[in-house]
Amino acid sequence: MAMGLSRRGLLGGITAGLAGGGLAAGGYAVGRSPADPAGSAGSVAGSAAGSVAALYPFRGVHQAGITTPAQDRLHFAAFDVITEDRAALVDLLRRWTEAAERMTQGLDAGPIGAVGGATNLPPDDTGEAIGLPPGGLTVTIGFGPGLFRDAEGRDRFGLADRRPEVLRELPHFPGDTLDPARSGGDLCVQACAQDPQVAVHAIRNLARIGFGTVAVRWSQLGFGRTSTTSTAQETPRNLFGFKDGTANVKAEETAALDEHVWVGAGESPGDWLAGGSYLVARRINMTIEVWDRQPLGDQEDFIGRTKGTGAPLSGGEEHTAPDLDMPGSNGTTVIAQDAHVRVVHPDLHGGARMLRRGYNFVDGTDALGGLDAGLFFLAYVRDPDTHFIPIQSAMARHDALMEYLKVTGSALFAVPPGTREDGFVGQSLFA
Ligand SMILES: C=CC1=C(C)c2cc3[nH]c(cc4nc(cc5[nH]c(cc1n2)c(C)c5CCC(=O)O)C(CCC(=O)O)=C4C)c(C)c3C=C
Ligand SMILES: [Fe+2]
Repeated sequence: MAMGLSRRGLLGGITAGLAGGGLAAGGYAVGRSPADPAGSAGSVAGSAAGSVAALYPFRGVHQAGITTPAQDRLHFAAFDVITEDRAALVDLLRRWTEAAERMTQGLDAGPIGAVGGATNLPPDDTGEAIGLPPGGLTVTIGFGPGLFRDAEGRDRFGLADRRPEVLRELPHFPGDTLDPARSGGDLCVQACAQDPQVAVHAIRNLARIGFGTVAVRWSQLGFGRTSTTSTAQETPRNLFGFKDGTANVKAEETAALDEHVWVGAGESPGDWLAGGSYLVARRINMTIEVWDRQPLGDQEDFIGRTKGTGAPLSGGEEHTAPDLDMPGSNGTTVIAQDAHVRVVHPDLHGGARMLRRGYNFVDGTDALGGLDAGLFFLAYVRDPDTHFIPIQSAMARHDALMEYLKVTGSALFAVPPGTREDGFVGQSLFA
């Protein structure tokens, strides 16, 4: 159902489900909070900073949450499908679509709501987002290789012949110390919002809806986006203190998105993935305490950019292209041979770029008292074989940063295109 028609009556015929009001003049449900300005205007206009909007439509040509200006908070979850019933899987995707669409518009996950139903039944929303505005929530859903053939090689859902060849487990890279409990998954949901409670609410409700069909395999919270996905956004910093996202593919670069991010026609069986993308997720621990003891000059050499402005060491300002050949002292180059920005630079990888959308994480402290912290690296690419694996391989072998990194989680998902009115996410896969 189009959210433009999201009258409370049409969505469920009840008015009691949303605490905090939610009905604007004219009777449209616009959010859990009456103070939601974008909701009441029915707009998707950007915030004062010109970046993250108050709300985003769930449906469109591409799924939201890819080129959407990166929100500040993330809750990412990977799920195992625990049924072998194809109809149950399709039904789940339909119910996830409905609930995700509602939540992105600031509504409760279900039409009855957190407090609107019978007291002898569980509510169809968990309630922790009552009174909160939509927070720019996006919900992006992906399919892992196990959906097409499981670890035992079984084709549980009759999808094996629909698997694109490049959708397989990522290879082991040097430096990977993967925890299987933080890797893989048949389905994934990336929930991004300005408010962590809104993102967590989205994942929690989708997991609740999936009870008996899916089980959460692992999940990751993130804060402080480490990328810009729009030229309107300031470049944020990662936990090494460096600007991260400067040379990212941006939403405004439509030709680059077609070339590097969106899967094209003829690139997946039956074209079910055309207009979608591949999502690489890597949980990268950063040995913060060791890094913090490195001299500033060394830190800048490892990255190849200055820590202050983010300008390349070859000169200019943040958005100046790095001169990888500029000679330095002693027959070397100004940007070191093992500097991160050189090793991953498109010039060394056939021009391949990626749309990075990662987040910082701190998951408390480890057994030695160090921070269990790092970068939850998320990147959307048109083809992982050409746009991620060779770049990650080069990084693992030659990048000075690797001394300070440990990859503890890894997964690859195919992210289907956007959802049509009245359709459900991933529908083209089941056609
Ligand atoms: C395999 C892909 C990449 C991984 C993994 C990765 C990890 C990683 N990166 C930083 C910090 C920075 N990365 C920067 C640029 C950059 N990184 C990648 C790829 C991976 N990074 C690319 C393709 C680029 C862009 C290169 C270019 O086109 O010039 C930067 C510089 C600023 C920027 O452009 O974003 C920083 C800083 C960390 C700390 C990290 C692992 C924890
Ligand atoms: Fe990087």
